[in-house]
Amino acid sequence: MMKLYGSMKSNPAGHLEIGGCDAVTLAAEFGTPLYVMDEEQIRANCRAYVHSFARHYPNSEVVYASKVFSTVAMCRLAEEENMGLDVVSGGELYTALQAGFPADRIYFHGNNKTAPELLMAIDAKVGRIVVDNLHELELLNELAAARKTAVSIMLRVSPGIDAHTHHYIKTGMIDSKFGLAIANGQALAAVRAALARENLAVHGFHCHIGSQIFDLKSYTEAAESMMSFVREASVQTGFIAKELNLGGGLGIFYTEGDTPQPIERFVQEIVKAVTVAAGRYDLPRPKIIVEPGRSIVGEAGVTLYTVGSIKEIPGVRKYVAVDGGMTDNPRPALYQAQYEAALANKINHVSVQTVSIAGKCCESGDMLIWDIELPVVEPGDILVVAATGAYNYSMASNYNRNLRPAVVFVQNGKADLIVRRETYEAIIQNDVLPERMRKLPAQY
Ligand SMILES: Cc1ncc(COP(=O)(O)O)c(C=O)c1O
Ligand SMILES: N[C@@H](CCCC[NH3+])C(=O)O
Repeated sequence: MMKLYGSMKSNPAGHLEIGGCDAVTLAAEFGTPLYVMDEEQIRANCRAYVHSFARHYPNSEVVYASKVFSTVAMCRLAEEENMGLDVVSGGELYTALQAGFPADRIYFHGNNKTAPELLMAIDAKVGRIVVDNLHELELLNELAAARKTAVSIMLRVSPGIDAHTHHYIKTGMIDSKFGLAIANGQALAAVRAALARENLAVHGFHCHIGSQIFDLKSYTEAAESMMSFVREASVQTGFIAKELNLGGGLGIFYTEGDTPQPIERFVQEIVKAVTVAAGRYDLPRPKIIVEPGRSIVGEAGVTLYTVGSIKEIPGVRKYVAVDGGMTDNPRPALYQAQYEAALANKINHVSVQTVSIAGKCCESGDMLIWDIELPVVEPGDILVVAATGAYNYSMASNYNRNLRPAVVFVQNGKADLIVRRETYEAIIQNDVLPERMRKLPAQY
């Protein structure tokens, strides 16, 4: 049985309803595959973070990690919910600026920001550039000097925490492409370097230990490790960090066995850890910043597909193919991620069989779900995959020249298109046919 999240329920027609909208009607109106996002649920998650911090630790900022799902409408929503915004590329920064997101609430991350991206951020006057390594530190200082300005930075530090999650989405260990390790002295060297550079103003430290984390102890350990580093830096250099960014990573429910922790508990846990450590080291309590992504939008999104071919291999397996796949959701192929699904047009029917959901790409590995219990499935049924709001649209590709799906926000029985379905014209719009290959009318 697929878990029904937020506003999801079965309606009198026996269809799945989300945000007051009939999922089968949405599929007919906007086509499939279709990403459907429950706007009220997204806002409720934003408010859970913002309000918990307001209660427990007002000197704080909740920053939405836009890599998870970046569109103009989503940036606007984050702004309306009084959040900051984390961007990791020129493209995400451009999206935020086009959405009118206040630049001073933008944090710019990344382990290899290019010079043009850094210049774009300097010129836009983003609030903080989170410097990841010594190369970037020097490059940024030069670029800021060329622009005759000083930029506000944080240093990304690797606290050496091994969060219990998939290897590919761990980020806080020493052996990581991200950040400056505390353990080998690189982090401290970066503090000294930053303090010595004229065009950099350092405000504090950042860490991010990984994603899809259920064990809040990992955060306690990270907060302790970071506060101990704040102390070390203050003793060694006299610099006292005023800002501590503990990243994102709170896990969500995808399938049975996932045990997400309430946002309020996450907030209480890190507030306690930072407060205790500040007392122990006799340091002022820094501003706490967190950067949730998945836990803001993940459970609020579903993907609707239309069932096409059904292939039964007697005694082996039944493949049910849908009109999307790894192009709109690469997570099963990349991380063996698991999802729950149901038939949106038969939401109350009982399950009678075990099937596997295949995508339409030319890859045997293009499987969305292995071995799921479903009712009788027929071509034309609308399959709904739950909890696809995070890292689906943002990681979608054009492999096989498939079109990236449309995205709708639903609320109060209304659906607003926030991303149009890609078009074949858009897919070839950047293709160039060299003169010597032209036979056809020169339309490229
Ligand atoms: C620096 C940074 N901040 C925030 C996030 C958001 O993480 P999550 O979506 O798990 O909350 C990530 C991604 O893992 C990240 O790399
Ligand atoms: N894309 C990953 C998470 C990456 C985390 C980025 N720092 C996922 O879907 O789980």
